[in-house]
Amino acid sequence: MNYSTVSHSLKNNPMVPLDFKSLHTIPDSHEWNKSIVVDDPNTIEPIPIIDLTDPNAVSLIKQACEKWGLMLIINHGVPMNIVKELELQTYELFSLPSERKACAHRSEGSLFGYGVHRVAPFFPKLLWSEGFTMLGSPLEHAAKLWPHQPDQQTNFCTVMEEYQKEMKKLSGKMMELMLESLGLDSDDVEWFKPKMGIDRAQCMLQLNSYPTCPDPDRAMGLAPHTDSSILTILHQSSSGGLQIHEDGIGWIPVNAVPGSLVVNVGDFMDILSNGKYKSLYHRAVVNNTHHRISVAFFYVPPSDVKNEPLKKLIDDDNPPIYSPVTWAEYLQKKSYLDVKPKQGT
Ligand SMILES: O=C(O)CCC(=O)C(=O)O
Ligand SMILES: [Fe+2]
Repeated sequence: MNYSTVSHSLKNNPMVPLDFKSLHTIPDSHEWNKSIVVDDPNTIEPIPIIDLTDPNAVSLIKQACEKWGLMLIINHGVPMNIVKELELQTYELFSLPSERKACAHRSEGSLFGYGVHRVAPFFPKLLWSEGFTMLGSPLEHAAKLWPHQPDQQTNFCTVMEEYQKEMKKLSGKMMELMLESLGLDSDDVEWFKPKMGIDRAQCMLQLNSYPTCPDPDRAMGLAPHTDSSILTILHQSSSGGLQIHEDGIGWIPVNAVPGSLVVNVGDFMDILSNGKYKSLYHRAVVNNTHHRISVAFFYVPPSDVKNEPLKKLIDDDNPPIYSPVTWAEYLQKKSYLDVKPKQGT
């Protein structure tokens, strides 16, 4: 399919992001009446920043997972030059003309390539954002994005692969630390034996773009959701925009702290921990001065393995609150409008 056929066939398809640059007002399709952020975020306890080299890291992680479902980590071992390159390449992709990005649109039934965020189809209004999802090398899509720039294809793929390698290492480490914080270790998870070089987790990288918005209060960057991962590692550009929900308080902004990465609890850590660590309900908002980007790395269980509360966390006083479920089954059942995983599902 050539450039013009692609752009014609995808026009007016709600699964294809709008050309946001050309919009000076919010179309009705994208207008949200969203609940606002807490009045004075300074009155709220600060979100923990955990130094992974701190000898008390495990107990700090436990507190953060129990109270917030989220933490910022520093001294995580990911070289900052790779993060910088990741940002540059992400902007490079999303700055392409809409018609060019549409050439790398996800094919029917596929999770990978360019398009709206995976949660978008579950909401009645559209989002002020666009995304690109990959697993391993994004070469096939890079060739469609930059057909006449082989060097740019190579640069994009090299940076994305390098970052995924770093994230896979860091996720394995976070998984070990979180298990330890629950009084467990890798022997308790059948597919996770890092000391023997076995980590069968699936890993997905999601680039998110939130173009500058003419009326940010009436638009939504990314609708409230929980992640269908065990844990997620997020890098957000300096303008911030991530918000988390605390029952009884409301939406709290998570500011970008240079050099840190955000780690949040996903639905499958909630299941494995038998609800001790709740998955984080979060959203992203937009602004009228900066084109914001974020990059989320989802650490997901192997799709064919049944996940259930880990045996050592179960006794007469703590019966399992979740039934065994594979990732694939869970995705079929999950509804983002009612996001918390349910007992018996
Ligand atoms: O952009 C953000 O801050 C959040 C991204 C996110 O939650 C996701 O991709 O699942
Ligand atoms: Fe998310």
